Amino acid sequence: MPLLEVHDLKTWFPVGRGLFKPVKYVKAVDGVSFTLDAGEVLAVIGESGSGKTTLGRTVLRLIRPTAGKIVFDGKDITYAPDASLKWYRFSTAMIFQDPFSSLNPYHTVQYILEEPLILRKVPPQERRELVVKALEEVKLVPPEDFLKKYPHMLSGGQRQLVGIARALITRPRFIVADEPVSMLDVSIRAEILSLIRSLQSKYNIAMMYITHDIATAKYLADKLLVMYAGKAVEYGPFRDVIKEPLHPYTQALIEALPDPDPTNRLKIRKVPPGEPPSLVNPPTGCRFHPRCPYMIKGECDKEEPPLVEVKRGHYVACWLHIKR
Ligand SMILES: Nc1ncnc2c1ncn2[C@@H]1O[C@H](COP(=O)(O)OP(=O)(O)OP(=O)(O)O)[C@@H](O)[C@H]1O
Repeated sequence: MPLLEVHDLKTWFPVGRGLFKPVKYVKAVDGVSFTLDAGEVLAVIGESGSGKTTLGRTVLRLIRPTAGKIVFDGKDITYAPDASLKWYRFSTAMIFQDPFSSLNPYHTVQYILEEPLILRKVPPQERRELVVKALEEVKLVPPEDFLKKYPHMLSGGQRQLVGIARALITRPRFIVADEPVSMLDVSIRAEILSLIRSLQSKYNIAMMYITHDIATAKYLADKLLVMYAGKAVEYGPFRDVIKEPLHPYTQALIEALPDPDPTNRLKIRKVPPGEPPSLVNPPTGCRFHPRCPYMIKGECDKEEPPLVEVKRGHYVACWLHIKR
């Protein structure tokens, strides 16, 4: 049984609600399915506004889903009331994109790291030991140099390391890392991603890694989910999708360099021309059809392609690959 199962998840935000106005919805997540085993890493990629953050926050149940199903450790938590979700909150954590706003500026590093342990009623002596160990694990050493510091006294990279230490100090079983390095200096990104990878692997933590940059996913990902306008357009084992991307959108994201190591093809990335569509009134049929070089008139613009398994574990939502 997978640790996490997500079935046809939808998160729609009502907009423009007025007395005489019909309710419209931003369909930020509009039918996404995937599974994650313990310790597995799923990279979620897609352009800005494709619904990645909303997906991550919904799966953590920080946002209430509109439809679909989320099952964690065999328990259906889709619509569970917040009051009954304490165990889920204690099993999960998030690493945020912005290390400058995600840490409370009035708290010391020691308190920032201790707080989740206090909530879990860990005794003071044990808390102190765990905090020191957490700092050592993210290489903020010697820990004594950091305990009494406030976030503004740290560099961006150091702050993100504190954010990582805080997310992992309670040994969650599942974390969402939302663009954890995109605001950091390019020179330290790979190092921080490797550190996240080694800690999640050491503690067997399942992870959803959200990024718009497919090249960074190769440091971590076992599986890849490609999102376009709220939809999962391709999903499968990371190497299989990179080696043989099937959806024209995925193909456009991955430059097909003739390199024997498929992960090296990720260095150059083309973005398909055109604008992502409106999530309030998405195009009929396949949402990518207005930008797709292989669009079949009368088919792709009429009917929405379902996500189907075309090779073992490799799914795509594209009429070019679905036998009728
Ligand atoms: N609370 C909300 N109310 C209304 N619309 C929202 C809300 N949150 C997100 N959206 C909209 O949902 C869509 C998806 O946003 P989301 O942040 O999930 O995308 P993303 O892929 O994570 O983008 P980025 O890479 O820029 O963070 C966007 O059009 C956004 O404006």
